[in-house]
Amino acid sequence: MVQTLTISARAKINLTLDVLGKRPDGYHEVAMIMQTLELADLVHLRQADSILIETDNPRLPGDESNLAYRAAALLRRECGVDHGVHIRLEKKIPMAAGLAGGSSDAAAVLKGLVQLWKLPLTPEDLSRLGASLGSDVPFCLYGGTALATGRGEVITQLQDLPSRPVVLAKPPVDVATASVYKGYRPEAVVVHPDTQSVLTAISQGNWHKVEQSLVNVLESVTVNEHPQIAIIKAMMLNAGATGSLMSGSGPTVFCLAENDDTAQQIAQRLTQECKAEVIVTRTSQRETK
Ligand SMILES: C[C@@](CO)(OP(=O)(O)O)[C@H](O)COP(=O)(O)OP(=O)(O)OC[C@H]1O[C@@H](n2ccc(N)nc2=O)[C@H](O)[C@@H]1O
Ligand SMILES: Nc1ncnc2c1ncn2[C@@H]1O[C@H](COP(=O)(O)OP(=O)(O)O)[C@@H](O)[C@H]1O
Repeated sequence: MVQTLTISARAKINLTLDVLGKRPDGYHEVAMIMQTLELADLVHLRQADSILIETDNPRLPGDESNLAYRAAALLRRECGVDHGVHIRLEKKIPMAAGLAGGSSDAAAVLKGLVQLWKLPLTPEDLSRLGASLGSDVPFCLYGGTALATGRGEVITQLQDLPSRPVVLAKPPVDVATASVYKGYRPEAVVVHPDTQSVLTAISQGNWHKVEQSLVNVLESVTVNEHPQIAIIKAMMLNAGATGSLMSGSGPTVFCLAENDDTAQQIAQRLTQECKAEVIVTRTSQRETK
């Protein structure tokens, strides 16, 4: 019987993010092209008598409000089992950053507990349960490249793109997703993404076209509050990036680079010239086909 498991909980970036309208349930209807990264938290699971959580980051809730804890409690309730689990989170993904760290930890716990607790759940069951924890959780369960619609929980998997170097820069501010959506004003948006043409570019494996088409309508809200986001974007492009954008509700800005050397040079310039946490990583492909 499996007693322990370690799962990688990958970060995500949004290659496009469009808001299509406000829904009766208070959420926003979105169309987003999402991409997982190699950057990942490590989620260690061990059989236990109750649900326990331990993290290496003092800023992270170590109680029932942690999304990883909530994922385990949800599965226990839904499947009517009384097993427990000790969850240890090794955080590598910056928090409240627009990189879905919490959602990805929750997705990793859901996947891990299906194995550890031997639960008869299909990927569709897990996706439905994940969506009740957060709109980004279903994407984190699938990974790779995908179109997310609805409030973000309806996932259409896309063809994998070749792996590409990515540089992340997170300015030292935390952004709450709910307040960004609340501050969204359609009339303030200058450009919407051309989602259809990015989908075509992805189907052709054409990174160059994707990089030219990166647009996130939530930038208009977060940049207003944190102008350093626009400065970092410009710096990345000046330093040789092939495309740059804010991820999700921010404040992390990412850029893509032609090769590892250019990515390292961009990271060095950012580290010297701006106040931000800088990480070099790569896009990652789906783990199971
Ligand atoms: C903006 C995005 C883009 O990928 O990511 P992050 O910046 O959080 O990483 C997502 O839409 C975030 O998804 P997630 O972080 O799971 O949000 P949720 O917990 O579902 O929702 C948090 C709050 O954001 C608002 N919300 C979220 C999703 C959506 N489509 N419309 C909304 O209005 C709601 O006010 C909700 O109460
Ligand atoms: N396991 C977790 N990892 C990170 N944040 C978590 C976790 N559980 C709950 N949270 C809370 O969720 C909020 C959003 O975190 P995160 O998922 O990292 O950001 P984002 O939604 O911007 O991608 C944070 O303020 C944090 O307190």
